[in-house]
Amino acid sequence: MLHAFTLVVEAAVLYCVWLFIRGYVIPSTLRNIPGPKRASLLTGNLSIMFSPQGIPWHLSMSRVFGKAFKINGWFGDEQLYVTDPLALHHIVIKDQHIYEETSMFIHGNRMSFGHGLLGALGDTHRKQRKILNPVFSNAQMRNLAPIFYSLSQQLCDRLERTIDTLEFTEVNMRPWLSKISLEIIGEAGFGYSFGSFGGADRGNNYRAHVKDYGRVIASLALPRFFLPFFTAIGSPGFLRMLLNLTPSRRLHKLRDIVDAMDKTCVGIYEDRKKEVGDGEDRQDIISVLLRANQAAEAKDRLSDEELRGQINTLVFAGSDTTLSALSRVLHLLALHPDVQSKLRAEVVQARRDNAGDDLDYDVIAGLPYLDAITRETLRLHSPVTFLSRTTRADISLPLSKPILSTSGHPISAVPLKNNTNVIIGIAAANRDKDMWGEDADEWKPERWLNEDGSVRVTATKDADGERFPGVYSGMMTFLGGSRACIGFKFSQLEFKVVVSMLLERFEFQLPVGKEIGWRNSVVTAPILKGEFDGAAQLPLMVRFIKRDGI
Ligand code: HEM
Repeated sequence: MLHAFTLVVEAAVLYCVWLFIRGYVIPSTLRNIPGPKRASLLTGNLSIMFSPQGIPWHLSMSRVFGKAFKINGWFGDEQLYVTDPLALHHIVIKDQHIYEETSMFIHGNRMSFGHGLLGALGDTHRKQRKILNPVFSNAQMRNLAPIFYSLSQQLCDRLERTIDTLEFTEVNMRPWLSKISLEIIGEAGFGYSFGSFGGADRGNNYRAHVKDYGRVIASLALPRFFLPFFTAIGSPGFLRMLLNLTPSRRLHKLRDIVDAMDKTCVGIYEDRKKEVGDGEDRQDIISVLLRANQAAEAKDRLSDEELRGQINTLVFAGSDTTLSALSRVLHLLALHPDVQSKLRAEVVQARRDNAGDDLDYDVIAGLPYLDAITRETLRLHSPVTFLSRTTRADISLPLSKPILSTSGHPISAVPLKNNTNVIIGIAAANRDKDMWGEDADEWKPERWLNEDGSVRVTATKDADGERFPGVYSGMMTFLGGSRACIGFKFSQLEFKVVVSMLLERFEFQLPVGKEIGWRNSVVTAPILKGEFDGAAQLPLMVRFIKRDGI
């Protein structure tokens, strides 16, 4: 066994030598593309890109180097960072089959979450989307809305009990928002309670495992680049043996967390499958998916492994992202008390107009000021700041406007070799001044409102008529094309229900003597300013207000 381990270490060293030769000796097609200086011979610009302090770097680089520039990855590997609208259209829509998820992303997700959407490529991915897309339709969101309201009510009741006064009290809102985002994905996603508002997590510790997974995986961001090498050299059984031999406590912890989550998922899946088989009319995503799968033609049906893989996929794709968005909007509303009051007036009035009842999906989705705030928050502060893709063939990437090479020649299409990494600059595209205007860096919900007070939903275009290919009014927040966020309507409903319920009951102010900053991780998270490596937290002053008090 030890012999096999030594051989693998030797192979890994050879792999690094090959990467080094590829990066520094073999000329790449990106050699004459300008970009920031590499910060390290080993990790290029990756350390800053993936670092907690990385947000300003992502926002400023395309202002300095333009909408397509070069960065360096491991061992001098040259990659293209893109915010050009035409190029992004080619990457996520027109030539999406060439610009696929990176092998690291796919293998990592498959090993962690099983064979769900985040671990699928090509035809397998298309087949999964075909059956999953209708499960996230507006009709399905209408059915799920009561679950969102009921859980948000529980959040507000619990929060009210901890405040217990009409005075402002400092509350770290982060754990509260974490609870609600996890409970909503659990109950609405697959009929499972993590026990955040009481009751047991069915003794599974699923919640603790989910949180630990996030922490451990964030600490392995750079070493994860070597995952494709390991998955290429042996079977899952062989890799398991290697993992057991590796003297890394973090990797062992990750293995144990993944095993525990997988065991819980099997239990949840078997429960839903039995209930659906017994004819129970459950509305959670997995139960609806199981029914759709039964009704589908045999060629379109997903396997048990693929169906089960969607559970952990939903948890990881759908909880920290919405947690980030909810944290952000509370921070912004505390920074802008006038906007907070105006929004509260809108949601309180809407409930009054509805005889005090919870609003239907279509009513809450159509509240203009709430919608404008949702859009503007998700534009300016996209929870996911960037994504990577890898070319699966040689291809030329057209640009909407030429860039200048290092020798000053115009380039209107960038040739890319097979296996080149391309970075989609989500946050930077969402702040492109050509697209959003000179005030692109400002939070202005009004930019989404027409003169008659209705919301502008069409995609924003630049002066040349170019637009980003994002599914959400041209923003890149949820991406576009066939790998766009499938939970995009789900997340907006969740955002709107939670924010409106919180505002009806509470008022939020900034904390005294503390400044909130934001760090980059897999998704962005609030911290106390200066504590980039500290735990995520959102301390706000919170005051209970009477239900009818505006
Ligand atoms: C504000 C909240 C959210 C944001 C900003 C967000 C953003 C994104 C982005 C950028 C992607 C593309 C990832 C990639 O291509 O590598 C994605 C994919 C995905 N999202 Fe979301 N998401 C959010 C909420 C949700 C929710 C609530 C769910 C589930 C209910 C969800 C489920 C998924 C799934 C399953 C995928 C993979 C889609 C595929 O590969 O076909 N997301 N999301």
